Formats: sequence, C-alpha cells, structure tokens
Amino acid sequence: MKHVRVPIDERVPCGAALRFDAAQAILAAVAQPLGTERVSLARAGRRVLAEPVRAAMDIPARDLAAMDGFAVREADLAAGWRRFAVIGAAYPGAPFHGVIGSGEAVRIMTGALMPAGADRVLMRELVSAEASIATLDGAVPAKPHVRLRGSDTVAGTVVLPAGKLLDPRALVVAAAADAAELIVWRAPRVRVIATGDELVPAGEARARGGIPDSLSEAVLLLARQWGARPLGAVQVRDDEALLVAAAEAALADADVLVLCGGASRGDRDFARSALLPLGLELLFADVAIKPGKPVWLGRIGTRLVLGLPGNPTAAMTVARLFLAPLLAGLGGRGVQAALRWESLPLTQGIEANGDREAFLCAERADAGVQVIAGQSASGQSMLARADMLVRRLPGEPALAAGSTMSSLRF
Ligand SMILES: Nc1nc2c(c(=O)[nH]1)N[C@H]1C(S)=C(S)[C@@H](COP(=O)(O)OP(=O)(O)OC[C@H]3O[C@@H](n4cnc5c(N)ncnc54)[C@H](O)[C@@H]3O)O[C@H]1N2
Ligand code: MOO
Repeated sequence: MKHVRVPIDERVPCGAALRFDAAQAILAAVAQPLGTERVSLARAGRRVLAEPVRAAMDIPARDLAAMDGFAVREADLAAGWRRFAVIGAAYPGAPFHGVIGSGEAVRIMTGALMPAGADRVLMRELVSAEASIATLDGAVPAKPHVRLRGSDTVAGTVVLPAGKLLDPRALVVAAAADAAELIVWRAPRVRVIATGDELVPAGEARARGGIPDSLSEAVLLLARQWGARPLGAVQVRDDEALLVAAAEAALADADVLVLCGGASRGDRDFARSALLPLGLELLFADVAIKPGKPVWLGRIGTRLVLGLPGNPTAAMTVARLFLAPLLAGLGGRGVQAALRWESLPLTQGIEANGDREAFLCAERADAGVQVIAGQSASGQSMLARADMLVRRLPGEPALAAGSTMSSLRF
C-alpha cells in the first residue's frame, strides 16, 4: 500500500495550543440541539423532552379506594353507625354500579372506584365481616383512605419540564399523564472511524499480528451513554484516499463523526488533513491538556467531526471531556449536563503537575478521590479501575491528602 505523507502543518492551521476552557467554549457554541421529533412512549426512554408534558386529565381521574376494606358513608360513622349491610363489591376495573345508602357498605379493593355515596374506606383489618354484615370493631379511624380525584395532579399541570431526561421514573410520570407520544430532541447519530494500519478487530490480533482496535466499541458506547444513536464503526488503514471515502460514507447519515488516531504529527497522521477536500473547517486543533493534546473539532457542512488521539487512555479521556458534552448539547440536555464537576478531597497526596492542564484517571473512594498511580496516555489496563477524572491546573505544585480537587465522573 502506498502511504501519502502529508506534512500537517503545511495544510492545516494548527495554531497555538488552546486552553481547555477556551476549547470548551468553542464546542459549546456548536453543540446546539439538532431539532425535534415526536416519538412513542415505547421509544422515548433516555431521550430529552423538547416540550413539557402536561397531565391530560386529573390524576387520579376519579375518587379511588386507598386500602382494601369496606366503603361506607362518613355521615353514617358520624351518626354512630358501626354495623353495615354489605350490598356488593368493587374492584379496580370492575366498579360497583349502585349507590350506597345509609347503613350500607361495599367490599372494596385498593384502586377501585369509590361507589356513589361512599366517601371513606374502613380497612379490612379493623372490621369483622360475617355473612353480609360488616362491623367496625374499635374507634373510628382518623384517615378516610380515599385517593381523591386530582389529589396527585390536576389536569393541565406540567408534570415533566422541557429539557428533562426521560429516565425510568420520568416514564412513569409521562404514562400516568396519559401521554402516548412525546416531543423530544433528535438524538445525534454517531459514527466512528478508527485509523491505523496496525489495527485489527479484537480477537484477531494473535492470528494476524497487529493490535486490537480497543476504541471503536468503547467510543460508540460512550456516545450512547450521552444520548447518541450509535450507527457503527469502521477500521481504516492509514491511507488518505481510504480515509476520505470512509468519512464521506459516514457523513451521509451521521451528525457526528469521531475519528480515532492519526491526530498527531506522525508521517501517517493525516486524520485532519485528509478531510480538507470534503470541506473540513477546523474549529480548534490541539488543546493544552494532558493527555489528549492532539484533540481537534471540525465541521463539514452541518456535520461535526471530532478527532481523538489514538492513545487509548488519552482517547477515552478526550471522549469524556469533549464528545460527552458535544452530544449532550446536540441532544438537547445542554453541554453542562456532561460537565458536572464535583469538589472531592484527595485520599492520597500527588506530585506537582507539568505545564499542561491535566486530567488524571482516578477512583472514587468513600472518603474522596484517589488518583491512580502510573498515569499513562497509552495505557489501557488502568481504565478498568478509573471511574473519575481529576483536573489539575498547569504548574500546580504537589498536593497533600485532603486537598480539594475538581473531579468528574468518567
Ligand atoms: N512529534 C509528536 N509526536 C506525538 C505528539 C506530538 O505532539 N508530537 N503527540 C503525542 C500524543 S500527546 C499523542 S496522544 C499521540 C496520539 O497520536 P495520534 O492521534 O496520531 O495516534 P496514532 O499515532 O494513530 O496512535 C497512537 C497510539 O495509539 C494506538 N491506537 C490508535 N488507535 C487505536 C485504537 N483504535 N485502538 C487501540 N490503540 C490504538 C496506536 O497503535 C499507537 O500506539 O501521539 C504522540 N506523538
Ligand atoms: O496527549 Mo497524549 O494524549 O499525552 O498521549
């Protein structure tokens, strides 16, 4: 195969390395929602509401029994009645159709419609029932045990605001509001291209030589976690023509294309330059962070292209710091949903930082956060333990245990 050497600095204006916050500001400006669509409740899970959901009716829509027992009239109890003639039964979905008169009761189950005339339920445990007579044994209980119409929600109330992530609890609320369809933001569609002559699918490295592509599926899963619709990944050799063809195919249906590798300065690192003929407009390239300095973001028409460094821990760190907020923004949650920094104390001291802002793999501990020893952008095994990223400022001195660190769930 012929490799085309593209001296990246001659074709792409890389500029000085940007600060992390400046790169995030550029990203936030383009991470705007893609548009709305109407989806069924069955397909709404993990989507983000573009319009609020209002209760279509009072909830509950009628007065219902809150306990299993006997439905009676409050006025009877006030007048001293304790023995009642049982004239029927009421079940959820099978109401009692008559009217309860003075001295009468209806056997009733939790969730059943209160019979006309009845306005309280005596719990079964407090009543002796024999043949068709029910007798209240002790004092009149304080609670009426009726779920009144509209006591949970009144018709027209906003039960879920726009911007709400539809998690399992939110689906309960939407369904209870009798909403069959919801207006949600469109989920960004993501494709991944992993570049490198050395890459082979996992499972084939021993037989074929090369190294397993450890990023494609991981990046797609991260994209899914942040609200994207993953469309698939391909591995492409370090060949500009192949890369251009793969990118063109990916951009036919993806809103976001993620390129893994080829971001740096090697003779065959032409992930950015190869896309110039497709109209790539670079939004930023090279950020003063460690790991992940070669990260870049570009635009081709309405599509966005994010370049991740090939080193796997660097790639996943950058994916968490840039791809997650990009997708959160495009999907309607807003970039900040993916950048919820927490202040956590270090459980162990750490050495001085270098001159780049650093994001260290760390583990959440009961007492705070512990930076993992032996940080490595190219390492992979550390990712089995890392569940946090700890942010360090350029030139920060050594820090003792107990120092408070800006930390992000990885
Ligand atoms: N002269 C310079 N060299 C390097 C610089 C630099 O600024 N000047 N930056 C270094 C930094 S920082 C990083 S990070 C790496 C990233 O480089 P690339 O994005 O060009 O990545 P590759 O060269 O394609 O690969 C690097 C490394 O990662 C492995 N890799 C790539 N893709 C995958 C994958 N899908 N699964 C598993 N492993 C992958 C690849 O085999 C290489 O070992 O560059 C430094 N160099
Ligand atoms: O930034 Mo590179 O990500 O250090 O390996």
